[in-house]
Amino acid sequence: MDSATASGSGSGGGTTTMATPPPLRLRLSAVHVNKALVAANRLMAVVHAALVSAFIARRTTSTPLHAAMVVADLTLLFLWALSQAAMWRPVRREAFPERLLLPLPGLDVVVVTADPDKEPPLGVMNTVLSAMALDYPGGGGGRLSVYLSDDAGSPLTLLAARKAYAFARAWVPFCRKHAVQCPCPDRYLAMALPLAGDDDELAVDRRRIKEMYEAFKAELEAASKDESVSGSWTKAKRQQDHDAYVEVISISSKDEDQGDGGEEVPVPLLVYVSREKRGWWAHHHFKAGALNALLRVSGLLTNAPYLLVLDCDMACNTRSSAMEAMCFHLDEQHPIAFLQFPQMFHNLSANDIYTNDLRYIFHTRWFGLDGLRGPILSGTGFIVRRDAMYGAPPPPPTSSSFFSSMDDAELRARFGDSDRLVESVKQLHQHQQQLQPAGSCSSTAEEDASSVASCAFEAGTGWGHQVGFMYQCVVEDYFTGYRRFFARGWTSAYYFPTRPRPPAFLGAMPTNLNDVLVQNKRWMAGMLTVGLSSRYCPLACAPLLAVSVPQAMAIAYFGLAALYAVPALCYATLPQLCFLRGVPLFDGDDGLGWWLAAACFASSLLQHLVEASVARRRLALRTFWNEQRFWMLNAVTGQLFGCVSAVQDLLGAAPMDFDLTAKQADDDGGRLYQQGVFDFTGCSTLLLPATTLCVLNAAALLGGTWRMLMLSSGSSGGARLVGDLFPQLFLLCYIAALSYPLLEGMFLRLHDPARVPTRITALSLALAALLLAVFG
Ligand SMILES: O=c1ccn([C@@H]2O[C@H](COP(=O)(O)OP(=O)(O)O[C@H]3O[C@H](CO)[C@@H](O)[C@H](O)[C@H]3O)[C@@H](O)[C@H]2O)c(=O)[nH]1
Ligand SMILES: [Mn+2]
Repeated sequence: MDSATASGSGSGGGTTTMATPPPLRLRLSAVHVNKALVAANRLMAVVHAALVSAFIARRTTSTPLHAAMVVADLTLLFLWALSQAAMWRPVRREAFPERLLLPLPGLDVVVVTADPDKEPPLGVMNTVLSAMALDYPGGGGGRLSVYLSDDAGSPLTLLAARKAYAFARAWVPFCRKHAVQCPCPDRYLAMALPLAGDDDELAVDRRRIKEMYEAFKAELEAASKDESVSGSWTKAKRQQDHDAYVEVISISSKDEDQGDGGEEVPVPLLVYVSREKRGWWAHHHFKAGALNALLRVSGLLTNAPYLLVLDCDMACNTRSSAMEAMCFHLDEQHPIAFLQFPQMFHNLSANDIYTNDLRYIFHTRWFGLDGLRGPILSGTGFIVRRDAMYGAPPPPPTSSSFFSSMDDAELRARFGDSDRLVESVKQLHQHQQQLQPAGSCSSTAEEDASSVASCAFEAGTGWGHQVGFMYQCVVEDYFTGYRRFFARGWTSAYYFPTRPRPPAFLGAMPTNLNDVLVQNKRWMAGMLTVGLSSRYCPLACAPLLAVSVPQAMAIAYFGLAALYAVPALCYATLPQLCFLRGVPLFDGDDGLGWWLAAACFASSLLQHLVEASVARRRLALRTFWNEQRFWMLNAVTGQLFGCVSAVQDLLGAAPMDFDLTAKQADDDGGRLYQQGVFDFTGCSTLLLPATTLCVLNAAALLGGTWRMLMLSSGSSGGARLVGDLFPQLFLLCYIAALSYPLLEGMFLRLHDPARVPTRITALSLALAALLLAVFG
C-alpha cells in the first residue's frame, strides 16, 4: 500500500498544520490505491491479451476440429477480458468509527432461515444473539432491532427465539460491561479467557454466562426431541403451508429472573416473522421473498433507515462492525447504497481443497470492483439504505426523500395496500429523529405486520421488481445489486478489516464435495439466467453502460462465468481424442504456434499465481493449485449443469430451485475436508461429467503415449509428429495431475466409504469407453 488518497474534502487522517484551519468535520473513511498492484495487473493484462490474440490469429479453422478449438479460445479470451475490469484498480478502505457524531440513525438487522433440519436453531440463535449484542449507540433504546424470518414456520425456531431473547437479557449487558469483542456466544465461550484469575470479575461473570448458555443449549436440545413442541407441524407441510405469523418477543413471567439483577435491561427488539406459505401460491421467491417480507414488517415496527442483512449461518464476529459500516454511509459526498463486508468462514481448512474461502471474490475481485463503483451485493454481511432498497434513485446531496413527492395512490401501487406501510415510507426521510422504544409495539402493530407478510400482499404491487429484493433470479443478491442499485446509478463500498482485526462476520461453508458443487451450480445457473437474458444482460444495459463500461463488464463476467463450461468441454475432449489418434492440435509450420501456446499458458498461470500470492502470501502455491483443480472440476460440473439449468429456466421448461446448503455442526463437520481429502459421499450425477472426462484423459494419455513411442522409433516424419504432439502430451499430463483426486476416489480408495460412489465410477467407465469407441 504505497499511497493514500482520500477522495472528497477534509483530511484523510493526516496531520493538520497551524496554517490550515482544522476541517469542520473529519472524514470518517479513507481510500487507498495500491499503485504497485495496479501497475502489475495492467501490465500482465496487456501482455496476456497480446499473446492470446497472436495465438488465435495464427490458428487455422480449416477443419471443424480446429474451428471448435478457436471457438473455445475465443470464449476464454472473452471471459478473461471481462474479468480484467475487476483487476484494473484495486483499492482498500479504512474506517474511523471514533470520529462518528452521535446520535446514529437506526439500524434494523434482518436474519433469514428456512429449514430447522439443515439450519439447526442453535446456530441461527447464535447469529441472532450476535446481532443483538452489536456495539451500537442507543442499541437498547430502539436504535438497533433484530428481525428473524423463518420460512419453515417452525415452532422449534419460535421457541428458540423466545429462549434466545431471555438469554440476551444477560448476554447483551455482559458484552457491554466487559467490552467483549466477539458477540457470538458459542464462539466467545469457546475461546480461552485472557486473564484467568479465578475471582476476577470477568471470570465470575463469564462462568455465570456460560452456565446460562449451557442451560439454553440444553433446553433447545430437549425441545428438539419433544413431540409436543412441534405438534402437528410436519416437514412436508413446513415450507408449503402456514399462516403469516409475527411476534415481537417479550419476556414471559417465567423468564423474568434471567436479566441482570432483576432490573429492566434495555436490549434490542427481537421480532420473529414467518411469512405466509401456501402450496397453491405461484411463487414464494425463496430468500428474496423472505427478505421483502422482513423489509415490510420492519418498516411497520421500527422503520430504521439502514438495514444489516445476515444469512442465518453468518454470525457477527466483532461488535464494532455496524459502527464501522456507518462511517461509509455517513461520510460519502455521494451516498452509497450499501456497504459490503467480505464473507469469511469459520470452518475452512488451511489446505482448502474446495476453494471455500472464495479468495477469487472477497480477497481479490471485490477490491478491484471497489475501485470502479463498488463491489457486487453479496447476500449477507452488508448494510444497505432502506430508501435505496425501496427503489429510490441516488439522491443529489441536498434532496429530500424521493418518496415524499409521491402521492398516496402511487405509493400504494408500489408498496401495497397498507396505510401503515405507506405512512412508514413517507416518514423515511425524517428517520434521523425517529425513535421507537421497544415497548411501543402494540398488538395492532403485530396484526398489521402479519398482514404485510401474507402471500397475497405483494400481488399487483412493485415488490420484487420496483421495490425491495429482485425476484426472477435465485442469486437474488447479484441481481438486486445490479438492477436495483448499479443500473440506477448507485455505488457501493467494500470494507475488509485487515489483521490484526478479526473478521467482521463469520459464516459456514459446505464441507462435502456434493454440497459444494450444488451450491456452485445454483450460483452459476442463477447468474447465467441474468447474463443470457435478452432483457437483463449487463452488456446490453444502457444505463449501466452509461455510468461505467468496466463495471458493466465486471457484472457481465459473473453473469456469463458459467460459459467456461463450453471451452472446458472442448479442452477436456478434443486434445485427448486427437492425441490418441496422433493428430496434432497445436502445430505450426514454423513452430511459432507451439511457442505461443506455451506462452499463453504460462502467462495465464502467472496471473493466477500473482493473484494468489497477493491474497495468500505464504499459502500462495497451495492456493494456486487448489484453485486450478477446483476451477477445472467446477467447469465441467457446477458450471456445466448451471448452463443446462439456466437454459431450461429461460425456455420455461423447468424453473430453478434454491437448494439450501446444510449447515452441519462444527465438531464432526468436514473431517475429511479438514484433512485435505476429497469427500465424495453423496455425489450424484452432478459429478459424472468430471469423472468421465477424467477417465477419458487418463486413457488417452496412456494410449497416446504408447502410440507416440511406436512412432518416434520409426521414420523421421514420425519424430516430427511427436514434436508436434508434445503440447497435447503436456496438457494431458497437467489435467491428469489436477484430476488425480478423482482417479484416486474412483480406483484407489476402494474400501473408503467416502470414495466416488460405485454407480458413478461404473457409469464414467462406460461413457468414456463409448466416447473412445465412437471417436477414438
Ligand atoms: O427459501 C429460502 C431459501 C433460503 N433462505 C435463506 O437464505 C440464506 C442463504 O442460503 P444458503 O443455503 O446458506 O445458501 P448459500 O449458498 O450459502 O448463500 C449464498 O448464496 C445466496 C444466493 O444464492 C446468497 O443469498 C447468500 O447470501 C450467499 O451466502 C439462508 O439463511 C437461508 O435460510 C430463505 O430464507 N428462504
Ligand atoms: Mn450459507
